Amino acid sequence: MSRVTFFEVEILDPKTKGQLCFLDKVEPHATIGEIKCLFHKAYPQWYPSRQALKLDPKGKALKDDEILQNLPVGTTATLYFKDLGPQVGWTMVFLSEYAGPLFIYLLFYFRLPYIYHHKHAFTSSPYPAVTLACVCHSIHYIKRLIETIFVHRFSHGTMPLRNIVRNCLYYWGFAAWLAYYINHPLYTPPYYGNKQVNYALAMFMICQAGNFSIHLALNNLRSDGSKARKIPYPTKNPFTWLFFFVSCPNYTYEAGAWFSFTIMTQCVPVGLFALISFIQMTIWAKGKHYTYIREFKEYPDLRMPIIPFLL
Ligand SMILES: CCCCCCCCCCCCCCC/C=C/C(=O)SCCNC(=O)CCNC(=O)[C@H](O)C(C)(C)COP(=O)(O)OP(=O)(O)OC[C@H]1O[C@@H](n2cnc3c(N)ncnc32)[C@H](O)[C@@H]1OP(=O)(O)O
Ligand SMILES: NC(=O)C1=CN([C@@H]2O[C@H](COP(=O)(O)OP(=O)(O)OC[C@H]3O[C@@H](n4cnc5c(N)ncnc54)[C@H](OP(=O)(O)O)[C@@H]3O)[C@@H](O)[C@H]2O)C=CC1
Repeated sequence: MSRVTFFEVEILDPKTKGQLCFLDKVEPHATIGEIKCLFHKAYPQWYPSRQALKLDPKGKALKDDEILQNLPVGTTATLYFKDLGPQVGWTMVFLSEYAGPLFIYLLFYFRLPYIYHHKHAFTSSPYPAVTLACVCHSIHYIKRLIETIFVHRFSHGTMPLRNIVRNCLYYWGFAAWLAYYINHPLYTPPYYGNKQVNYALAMFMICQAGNFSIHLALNNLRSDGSKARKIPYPTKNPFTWLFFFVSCPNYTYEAGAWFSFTIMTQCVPVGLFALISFIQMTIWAKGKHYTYIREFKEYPDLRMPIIPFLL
């Protein structure tokens, strides 16, 4: 009869190297996720999604599905703990991020009392650009809500609470600021009139369709149920052909949508929002692009992070 060799796991504080917890008789095929649950029993304040366990204090966090006996450790494994801080579920994050701007914008569109002069309460703008802007803004956030619920397959279960605060301040604040100006009774419509609005509307819709197509393509990468990151490739859908040239075409389309919205409304706060979003997405796209290059030797050479041949 074969004898199972149990493992011992000691969990240390990376700064003091002091022992936080000692687990004996851990099954060799226990996963990191299961070890986190055992650690949680000793420290109820550190629920599993709040914990990162590492083999090296400065190394990468181990994934929840990694198996103890497959790690480069002896029968006594030393793991280092990092508290990731309070966590919130991704769906919760995205829903609050996107439902906020949707409703805030409508308050300004319908000119609720106390926003503008009382004589304008519940009046509407005579300019089609204002109505179209409201439709486009709503379509964008309804689409993001639908994608959050039905399309995205996130690899992390949670996200740091501080990010939700940052993202909500960003989205809600900008939604109020740009809605205030676009729906203002003194708003002046775009310089080139309907022609400018219609071209911008067409560009906006193309970018929304493109962004949605990329999200579907990313979703299909995980149709096998895995949480791994794979190389995304163009599919039969022409909107995904941007993958020939960039690593994050969803960001390219997103930036395109906000620049189109700027042209449609010809409004300075919208342009500022588009610019800051573009800078933020460029930073993230560069990070993702270099991670792809590092992780995949066969990664296509032609791709740039966000703007074909340029950036
Ligand atoms: C006039 C008005 C002007 C106003 C100006 C305002 C300017 C404001 C600029 C700010 C702009 C902000 C714009 C936000 C807009 C957002 C829009 C969106 O909709 S984006 C969609 C939402 N997405 C996000 O917010 C991204 C959130 N994701 C993350 O932050 C990361 O994925 C992650 C931290 C959750 C995980 O990072 P990842 O790189 O995947 O993991 P690593 O393993 O490489 O870890 C890196 C580092 O992070 C630590 N980490 C990992 N997971 C967590 C976690 N759950 N909680 C806390 N920390 C985590 C990990 O330990 C690593 O740290 P290390 O020290 O190396 O151990
Ligand atoms: N206006 C603005 O300022 C911003 C708007 N956005 C909008 O939000 C959308 C989502 O943003 P963000 O979450 O940063 O987008 P990501 O491209 O990081 O992720 C989108 C989804 O695809 C998954 N995914 C990404 N790459 C891969 C891969 N190689 N293999 C498998 N799955 C993958 C992600 O999973 P995982 O959980 O592993 O990451 C996630 O579920 C953007 O496309 C954009 O429309 C985003 C940023 C800023």
